[in-house]
Amino acid sequence: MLNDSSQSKKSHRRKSSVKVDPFESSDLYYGPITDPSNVNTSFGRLRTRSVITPKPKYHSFGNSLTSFSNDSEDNDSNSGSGRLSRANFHIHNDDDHDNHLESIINSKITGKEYSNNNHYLNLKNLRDLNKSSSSTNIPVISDSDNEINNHTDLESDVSDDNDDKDDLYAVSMKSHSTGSLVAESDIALSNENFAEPTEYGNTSIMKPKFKTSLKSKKLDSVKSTIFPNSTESSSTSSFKSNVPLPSTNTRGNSLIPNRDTFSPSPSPSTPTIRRRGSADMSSSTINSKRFFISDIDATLNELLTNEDTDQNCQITIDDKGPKVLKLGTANSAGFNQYDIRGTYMLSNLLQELTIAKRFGRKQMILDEARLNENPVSRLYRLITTSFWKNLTRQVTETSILEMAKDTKISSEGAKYPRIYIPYDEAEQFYYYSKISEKYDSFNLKVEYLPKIITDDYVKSINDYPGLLALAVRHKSDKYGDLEGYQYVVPGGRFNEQYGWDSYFETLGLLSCNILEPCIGMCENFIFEINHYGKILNANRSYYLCRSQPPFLTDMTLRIFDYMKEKSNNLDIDFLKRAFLAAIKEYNEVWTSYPRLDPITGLSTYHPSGKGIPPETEASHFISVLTPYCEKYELSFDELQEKYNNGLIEEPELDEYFLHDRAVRESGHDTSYRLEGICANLATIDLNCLLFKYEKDISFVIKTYFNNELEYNGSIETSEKWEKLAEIRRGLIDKYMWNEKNSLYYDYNIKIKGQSNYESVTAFYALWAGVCTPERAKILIENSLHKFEEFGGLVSGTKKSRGDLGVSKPSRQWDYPFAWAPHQILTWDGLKKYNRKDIAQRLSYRWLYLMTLSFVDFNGIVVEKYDATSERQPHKVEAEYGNQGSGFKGVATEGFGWVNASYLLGLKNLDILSKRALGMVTSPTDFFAKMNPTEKTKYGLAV
Ligand SMILES: OC[C@H]1O[C@H](O[C@H]2O[C@H](CO)[C@@H](O)[C@H](O)[C@H]2O)[C@H](O)[C@@H](O)[C@@H]1O
Repeated sequence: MLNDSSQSKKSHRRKSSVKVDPFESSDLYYGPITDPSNVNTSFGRLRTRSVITPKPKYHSFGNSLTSFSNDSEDNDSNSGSGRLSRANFHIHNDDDHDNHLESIINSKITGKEYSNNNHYLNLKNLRDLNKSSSSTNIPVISDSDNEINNHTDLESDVSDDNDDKDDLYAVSMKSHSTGSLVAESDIALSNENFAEPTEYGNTSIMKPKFKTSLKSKKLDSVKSTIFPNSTESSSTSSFKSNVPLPSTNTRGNSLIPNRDTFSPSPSPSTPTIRRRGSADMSSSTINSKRFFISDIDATLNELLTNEDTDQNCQITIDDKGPKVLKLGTANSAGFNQYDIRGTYMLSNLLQELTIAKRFGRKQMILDEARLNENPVSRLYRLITTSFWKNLTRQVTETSILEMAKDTKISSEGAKYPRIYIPYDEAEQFYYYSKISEKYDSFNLKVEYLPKIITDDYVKSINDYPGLLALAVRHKSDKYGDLEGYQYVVPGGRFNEQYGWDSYFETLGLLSCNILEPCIGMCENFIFEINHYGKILNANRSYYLCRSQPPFLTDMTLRIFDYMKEKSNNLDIDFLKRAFLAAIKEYNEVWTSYPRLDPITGLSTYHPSGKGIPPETEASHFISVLTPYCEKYELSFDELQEKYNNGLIEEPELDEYFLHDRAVRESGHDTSYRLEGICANLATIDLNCLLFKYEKDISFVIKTYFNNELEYNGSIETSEKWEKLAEIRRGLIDKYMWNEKNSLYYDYNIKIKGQSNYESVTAFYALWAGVCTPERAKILIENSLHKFEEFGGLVSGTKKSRGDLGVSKPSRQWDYPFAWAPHQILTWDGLKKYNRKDIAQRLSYRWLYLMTLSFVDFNGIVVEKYDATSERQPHKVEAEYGNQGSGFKGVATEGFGWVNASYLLGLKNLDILSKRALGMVTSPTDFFAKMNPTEKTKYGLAV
């Protein structure tokens, strides 16, 4: 905690060392430099104009209304073509102007609609709106005051706001290069900014507020923007914004709930030190204008016609439109028109209009702050308030009719929604049958699964795919009065609960205080283990034979610890049921035939199953099957059908598909690391995950069950599981560590040797805690660079992947592609071994990819990224393409684990990097311009 005098010294130092030119400050610039439309017209100029506008020329009240237009100067200042001197500007007060304006308008055209303006509103309408603002249902998207209240005390750092941050600040101020990143006033980031999302479960449409008295605030902020060294504005100190939290709590500890390090985040009422308003806020909220859009359809139409030149219903840097649209402000009765300029603002406009239209609105008031919102805040806000909600599923009487449909399979039998029920779940069968009867026009098929589910049975229902029943709870005591638990789906084509996705989604959800679906996903896993024998790849019938990477123990502990911290609730029953299920899974799935290799004692991905996986994209197996089509002179479809029905026998194909199923069980579908070989590999990732199971089970038995947990009639002890973990650690060291290359490799149990594919999953060894500190150091120092690319960690090295060609198409889990789970596990692993600095650097790289794509491509958040692409990393041409990109107008889901990675990655960033991210500063530029002290905080060599 800083004492008063040191605080004032620091703030003095900051003040005196900062100079902000509202026309040059990069703080006022949110557009990425990659956006060609922003190159000459920074947001800074555009947004500054909203604060300081050229004095309107009121030539004569009796003259044409067009004399109020500032268009020529506006365009000038917007385009940046001529540097307008400050002397030409006056501080413009919208309210005065409005009064003035209104009286003139009244005398001129009372009640008449202007037609000489694209978006002039009907003045009478506007007055009516103003009068009835409390009851009107005209939506205001992004009312800045409301938005502010939804978030937290933004303009403040936590009072003992770690010296670390202050030092960093001071250092960065001295840095010539990064100084620009830390201009006049920092976006004060406080832990409370990550308070529980208020809009989860609701829409973000807020009640309109007209004539908000922002006048004095505006003036203050204008003053502080123009004269940064002048006395601090009193009013700015109370402003808030929705800027994300720092990665650390007040003591610099990670806020990721973890049983080793978890400490509760400060309550929203923690006393804070208020800091002066930031340029970000003054321009994005305080002086924010409100636009009135009198005809949403027409505006959308105009916007898309002009700007969506490639006609994909998104406005991106690929579009070649004019990149500008005029909107009239609500306060000026449409007289003041402002350019909405550049891809980012226009695409935000498209998104806001689309949302309003989907809510059935015809007109709207739109706050400028929604259009030029700091992209980091915007993405954070969308994930926490909208994406999670849209990805959440829960079985109810009506939702099941939609949930049970599947778009991945196109057979006749897939036309109707279908649900399969475990043979011993009579009450669920009754429940779904009743729904089916009640909504008979939906044709919901309800079917029992057999007691013994064989590979042949699963293959036989491939053309009749269905959702698999999951855990339910009673709504009342009445038989059959049930409902499902909430769970989160990955998104895009993946509309069911997946195995390992659920773990990462849980981390993301907990990080923003959303608990319920996390519990639901855990309950579903317990149900799956007890009814289907394993945690399923996902709950569709064609996934019945295989699992996915196991994370249940850590997932349960994260949830358990979270509940313990938040509500002091020790849900021992939940913990016990989950850990008993995990022990069953460990014994019966991962350390049993055929997954256990009895020779080494290591485990492999090795599911059962028959035939060609029906859920893959149609073209996936072309390169593999073409030689057989030629051999049998059959079309692709004919060959598949005959092979699946056992009419063609090809042992080599059987072997190929055995490994293909294993690849899918590994979650890394697909990759040349695993193709044609996977079931023979004891992979480093699986064995690290099992080591973690062993450690977690040992910990839980000792800590919560007095070292005795009864399982299947015998007593499980902590020592037993500790010993299993130590054995596995020895096996991993023996078979997988390669001293010469300082890397862990998969071990091939058939050829009895290490694979030579360099996979980033080697870093799971850090996450699981397999490495000694010495080995961790060697691994990090000698091998991390092999995977670190511009935008984070690639799945494998280019050398390992080899050359691609017609017969060797690119695979999505190979170089140059990068996936959220790898980033998250490596960040956490690095932190475990005290390399928070590198975790920060890697997080920055990844978050940059996400933010850049989000800004330049209409708010996109996709399943995976190309970590080597500096301009359009979301464009991934491999296998089924990139999920999350096919939306119209506005992205509504993002992608589950990628959403999570954003929230978790932000927690690894300090203020400096959050600011740089908000300005979409490329990692290369950001790191290059750091001074030596800053570099150490990112693990960069000085
Ligand atoms: O449909 C093709 C494959 O799709 C899934 O795999 C991919 O998406 C999953 C959900 O996000 C993810 O868990 C997996 O790691 C991805 O590769 C599915 O899991 C596969 O079994 C399926 O064949």
